[in-house]
Parts: sequence; structure tokens; C-alpha cells
Amino acid sequence: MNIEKSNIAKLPTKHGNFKIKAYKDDYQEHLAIMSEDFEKIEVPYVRIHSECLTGDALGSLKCDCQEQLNLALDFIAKNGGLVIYHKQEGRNIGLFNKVNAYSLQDLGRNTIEANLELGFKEDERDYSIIGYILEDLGVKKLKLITNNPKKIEYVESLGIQIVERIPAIIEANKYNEKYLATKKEQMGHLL
Ligand SMILES: Nc1nc2c(ncn2[C@@H]2O[C@H](COP(=O)(O)OP(=O)(O)OP(=O)(O)O)[C@@H](O)[C@H]2O)c(=O)[nH]1
Ligand SMILES: [Zn+2]
Repeated sequence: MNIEKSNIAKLPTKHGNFKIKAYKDDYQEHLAIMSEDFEKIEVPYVRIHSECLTGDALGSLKCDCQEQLNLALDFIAKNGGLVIYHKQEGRNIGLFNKVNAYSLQDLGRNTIEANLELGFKEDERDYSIIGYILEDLGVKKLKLITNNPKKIEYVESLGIQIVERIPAIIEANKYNEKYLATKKEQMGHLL
């Protein structure tokens, strides 16, 4: 895979001041969002955030993405570390297909059934760019903010030690309780 790296730029936000670096692979553009003191931290907190335009930008209540992103940015600004914004929308089926999956969910399918009915696996994400970014930024040990066992497995497969796992648990609402229950019961999420 051909990967390009950008220069580093400052990014002041509501959550705090960060530095950002972009990565471009054959399919998507991703972002590393680092706390200002990132280089000085031996064991950074790391959050791998999968893109969710409907949640992250529009504040959709069908998932927990925006709240998880806000929580991670606040936490990293305060405690030091890195948020990787992994641009694999809709568990990597893309925005167009995610809207069709949501339409099937309106008819009663759960998040897994909707993906399968559209001809996708329940989760199409590929984390290989994450390994590249962690290596590029010199991360050898980390504290991972996630509930997703697949992300834990992937980071461990890189030979990177997860010193601690920090849960990213958001309170359910009436629109996302079925989604969160499916993640817990059928996708093994540590909720
Ligand atoms: N295909 C599909 N993707 C969805 C749906 N709801 C959310 N997503 C996508 O799922 C991804 C987020 O996955 P989550 O399961 O919330 O969280 P996670 O990243 O697997 O795990 P955590 O690290 O614990 O948050 C984003 O890319 C969302 O766009 C859905 O119903 N269908
Ligand atoms: Zn979401």
C-alpha cells in the first residue's frame, strides 16, 4: 500500500490544543490528533476512532460515536496522547451503504443483519493504516481507550503492549439501546 504523510500542524479546538498529521493510503485519508506534549509521553493514551459522519458531525443519537469522540478529545487534551481518526465510515462500508443499512434498520433489522443483507460482513474495517501511524509516531506501548475486542487484538498483533484499557462507555438512549445491545451480545463489545 502506498502511504503519504503530511507535515504536522497546530489545531486549537474547544477540547484543547492539539497537533495534527494526516495520512493518505490507497483508499482514505486519516488523521492523527496529538496532544501538544505527545513526544514527551512514554506511554500515551490512544483512541482509534472510526469515522461516523452522522454521529460525529450531525449528532445522531443512533450510535455513541460523537460522545465517544468528545470524551476522547477531552481526555487526550488533559492526559496526553493521541486520537487516530480512522476514516472508515460505517465500519468501512461507506456513507452511502450505511444510509441503506439504516433504512433496513428502520424496517427492524439490527446493525449486523442490515450489513449482511447488503452483502457486507458485519464489520469491514481494516486496521493496517493504524499500525503504520503508530509506528510512524514511535508508539511502542499505549493505554487504549476502547470497548472493542477487535481493536485490542489488532494492537496486540503489532507487538505493541497495551498497558491499560480504558472503557469508552456512553449512557444509552432510546434510539441507540438496541444498537448497543447488539454490539454487546453479538459483537463481543466490552459494554
Ligand atoms: N454499517 C454500520 N456502521 C455503523 C452503524 N452504526 C455505527 N456504525 C459505524 O461503526 C463505527 C463505530 O463503531 P462502534 O461499534 O461504535 O465502535 P468501535 O469503534 O467498534 O469500538 P469502540 O472503540 O469501543 O468505540 C463507525 O464507523 C460508525 O460509522 C450501523 O448501524 N451500520
Ligand atoms: Zn456513529
